[in-house]
Amino acid sequence: MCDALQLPIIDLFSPDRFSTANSIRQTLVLGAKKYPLLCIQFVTLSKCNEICFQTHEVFEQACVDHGFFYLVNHGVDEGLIKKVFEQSSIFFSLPIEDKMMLAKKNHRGYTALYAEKLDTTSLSSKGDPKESFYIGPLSDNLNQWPLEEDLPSWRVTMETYHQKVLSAATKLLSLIALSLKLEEDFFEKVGALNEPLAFIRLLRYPGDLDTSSEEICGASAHSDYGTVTLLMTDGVPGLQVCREKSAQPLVWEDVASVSGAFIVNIGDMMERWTNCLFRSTLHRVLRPRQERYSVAFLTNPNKDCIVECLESCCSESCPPRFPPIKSLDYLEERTRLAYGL
Ligand SMILES: O=C(O)CCC(=O)C(=O)O
Ligand SMILES: [Fe+2]
Repeated sequence: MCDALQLPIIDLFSPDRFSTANSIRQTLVLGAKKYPLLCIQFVTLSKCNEICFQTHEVFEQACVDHGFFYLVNHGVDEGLIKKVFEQSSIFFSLPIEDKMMLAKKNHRGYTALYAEKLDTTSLSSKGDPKESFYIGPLSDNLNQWPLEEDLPSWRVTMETYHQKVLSAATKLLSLIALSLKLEEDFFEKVGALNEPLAFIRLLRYPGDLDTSSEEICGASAHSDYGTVTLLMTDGVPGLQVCREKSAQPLVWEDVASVSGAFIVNIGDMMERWTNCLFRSTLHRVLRPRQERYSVAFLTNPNKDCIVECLESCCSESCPPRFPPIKSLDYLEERTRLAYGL
């Protein structure tokens, strides 16, 4: 197996950066011997309203070079994360008829094995061998909930997780704004964070499928559509990134899980905002040998927010590569392509 990518680490709040660095170093040495992480670089948002030179370097690595990084001290409790994985596992183990009662409507609910294909360029007519369940914004009452008698803790667990991860994502976006030399509340001011279209995507990749050997992916190659995605996995390997999407052949590198840390990636709308300065990196999940669970938190701007090239990211010699677009129009187009609607 190849070495994993050495991703930078962004720290949302750490009173003691050195002990955090050491504990992460330890986790990687103990838990993933094949995944050395040589340089650990931190950015902290604790009291920061100004971004220093060193911080810019980390952001350059995180968002410009990789489009992927780890997020630590994010404020989402370990116990809550464990509960989300427990509840997810209980739901996915229900009989298929029960799960199909909550089949996806209004972008929320259950999608069965092979129902969705993340790689819209693939010629295969078959979808990805994974199941998912989507939970969207809490304010519009469109979410579908399993029956309380079947899963009494489900709704409160998922709602709490939605709120907590959204709050971490909001802090992260202010750090990203600062790194782009914008006001800390830039994304709030442009309306992106006013009822953002934020979705939890619970995922289960079965490990025991008897399928043809050509099917190598559990989640086929894709980039995420929104601003940032905060991913938590159960530690079973499989996630890979391709840093050069135009290279032939594509080169895939493993991303190791760091216990308790979110793996964050930049999405396509952030790439549009920054005129491709920040990278929305192609990624995929290999078909795992053993069952694998993950939880992606996909953040998208408010439906009416106009995503347009930032002034600081274009010039006469580097004009905007994309026209302004309304967030919802962009999402609808991408979803239509993904689901063949
Ligand atoms: O399951 C994973 O590790 C990644 C999932 C993913 O890329 C997604 O849901 O967009
Ligand atoms: Fe993704």
